[in-house]
Amino acid sequence: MTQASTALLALDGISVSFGGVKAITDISFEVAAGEICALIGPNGAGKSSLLNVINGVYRPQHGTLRFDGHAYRRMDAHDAAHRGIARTFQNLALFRRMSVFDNVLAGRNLHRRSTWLEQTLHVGRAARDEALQRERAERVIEALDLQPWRDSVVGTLSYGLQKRVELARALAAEPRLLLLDEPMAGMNTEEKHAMAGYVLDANEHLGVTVVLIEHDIGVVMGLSDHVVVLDYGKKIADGRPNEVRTNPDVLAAYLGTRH
Ligand SMILES: Nc1ncnc2c1ncn2[C@@H]1O[C@H](COP(=O)(O)OP(=O)(O)OP(=O)(O)O)[C@@H](O)[C@H]1O
Repeated sequence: MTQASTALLALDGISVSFGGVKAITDISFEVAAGEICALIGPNGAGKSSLLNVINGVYRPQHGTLRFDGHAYRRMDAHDAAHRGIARTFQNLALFRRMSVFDNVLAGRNLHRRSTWLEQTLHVGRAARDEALQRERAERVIEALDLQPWRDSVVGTLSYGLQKRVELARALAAEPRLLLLDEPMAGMNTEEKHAMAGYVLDANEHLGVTVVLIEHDIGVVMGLSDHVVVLDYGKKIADGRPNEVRTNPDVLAAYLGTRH
């Protein structure tokens, strides 16, 4: 278990329900700064709901969340972005009619120093600021090998490439914590391998802490430092990949013999 002093993120007794449906029940775990933590579990286990709690989309009825030393009863979605939490979505949330470059540039919006009025009138700090943001966006595009598609309209790209653009947009925000909801879903083996490489690069070279949801256990075991397993909204295991892999509760949940 991660030491509290090094935890970037800590969830303590988080519960979320929708009407009578309990999506998450009393979940606690910590994510150390600099680690890659995988959230795994069968469909409907509560994984996406948990990401939605971390970035403030869902309000937990119980529990607290600690991020970067500050405790929250609930995270505000706007604050989450400003505090350095970026997110990608299971079903892609890109601007489909815009170019790859403009999508990645949108990830820089939080870092703009000029006001909306200065940007509209192209006065004051706007020109300098725009040049800086564009340069940063270009760097992310290069880092994720997206130059061949820089000017392509996102909606025309393959699903795998769109997933990579979404990762690029999230990284353009320079997050401290990156939440990835099934970043490799729908990809072939080669694409998954490439995506895992980009996530590892961001983690190793940019120091980004990652929490990701992934169904491919091979990918999870190869990529993560820490695995949290959910089943029916409850945490059933939490540890290093090798510990979790042999946990009888985890095997039972995946083989469907627990319920
Ligand atoms: N906004 C919502 N309104 C009502 N019920 C919800 C909502 N979000 C999630 N749920 C319910 O909470 C439970 C957990 O769903 P969640 O999407 O978090 O699971 P998951 O582990 O991410 O599943 P999957 O792997 O299929 O994406 C499910 O029963 C789901 O129907």
